[in-house]
Amino acid sequence: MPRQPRIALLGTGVVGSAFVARHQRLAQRGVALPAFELLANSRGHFDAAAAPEQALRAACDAPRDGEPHDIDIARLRRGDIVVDATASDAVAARHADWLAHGIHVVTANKLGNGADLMRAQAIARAQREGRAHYGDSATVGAGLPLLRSIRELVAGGDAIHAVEGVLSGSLAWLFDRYDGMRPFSGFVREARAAGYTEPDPRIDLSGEDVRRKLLILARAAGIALEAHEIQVDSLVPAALAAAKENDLDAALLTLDAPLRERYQEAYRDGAKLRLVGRFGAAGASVGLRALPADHPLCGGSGADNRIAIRSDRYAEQPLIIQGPGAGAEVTAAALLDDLIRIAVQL
Ligand SMILES: NC(=O)C1=CN([C@@H]2O[C@H](COP(=O)(O)OP(=O)(O)OC[C@H]3O[C@@H](n4cnc5c(N)ncnc54)[C@H](OP(=O)(O)O)[C@@H]3O)[C@@H](O)[C@H]2O)C=CC1
Ligand SMILES: N[C@@H](CC=O)C(=O)O
Repeated sequence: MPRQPRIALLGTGVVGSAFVARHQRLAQRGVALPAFELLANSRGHFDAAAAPEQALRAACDAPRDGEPHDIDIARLRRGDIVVDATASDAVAARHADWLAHGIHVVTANKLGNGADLMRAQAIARAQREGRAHYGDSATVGAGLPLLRSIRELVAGGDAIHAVEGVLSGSLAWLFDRYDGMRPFSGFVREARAAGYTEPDPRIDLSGEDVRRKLLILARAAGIALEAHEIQVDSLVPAALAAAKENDLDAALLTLDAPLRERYQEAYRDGAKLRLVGRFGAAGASVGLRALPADHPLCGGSGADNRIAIRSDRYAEQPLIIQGPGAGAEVTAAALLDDLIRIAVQL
């Protein structure tokens, strides 16, 4: 009889905790799911086979004592599943190795397919070598059917001409809320507390998060885009970029004056601010744009992403995908969707 796969969850923060909670809810409803073997965070490893929620509490309460703990998943075997809910480059650097050893990887961490092209290519090769699956639905649009649609269009013979849209849930939320009166920095704190931003919100504000998402989408479309080919206009002033983690909160204040100015200028023209990412024949870019209020990319609210895909069949009228593009619940659901898809194929 084939052995049941087991889960190693890396990352017990906003997304990792929501993953455990949803796993437990689905299991109680009788959904067939692989069981947990272990949880890990930067502080250590925690046995989760008997009581995952207890293990999560122990992981979240563990003391911080210096350097991040080394990930050790030697207990896992071929057919098991690593769930990466970290934002760690060191963890993403190991995806290909795990896949090559037949361990499936499900990830919310964009630094697998959204970093160096060579790393993304190694991940693709390792899936074939190890006959292992890579679930990355959560990395773009927090699981919106975006990557899936692009892959299905390509599999159906379409070339992807262009992708353009609002791909940052946190920046969508910020510009939906910001009224030019209250300080922008206060809204950034709220977005962080709501779990929409990256662990370091500068990754969102600098456009880096959207750059990673464009790389993932372009590569899914068969375009070998490199990070340096995307022109990114950052919203982060130099003092904020240079701030140490302990000074980050105070340094957010440096956002207030420049963004008030951008807002007022747009307001005078009857326009709305949106952080727009795009790639296509005219190149690839990420930047803040002032768009007419009735522009298609101004639709949606809250943390909604709104993306237009142009391909052979959608050349005149693009395919539009819209919905919540950030948040612990939708992201955890996307991770579990991938995990269930993999488990039923085993
Ligand atoms: N929030 C959202 O809406 C979405 C998030 N994502 C992605 O999900 C990922 C997680 O985000 P989020 O949960 O908000 O982040 P958090 O900061 O809340 O959690 C990150 C977790 O990763 C752990 N970690 C960091 N480094 C390591 C390491 N080397 N080894 C093991 N664990 C490590 C941290 O450990 P410790 O607890 O010890 O600090 C922490 O538990 C990110 O990659 C993000 O881009 C994707 C889509 C949407
Ligand atoms: N920080 C990200 C979360 C999802 O990827 C965002 O704001 O979109």
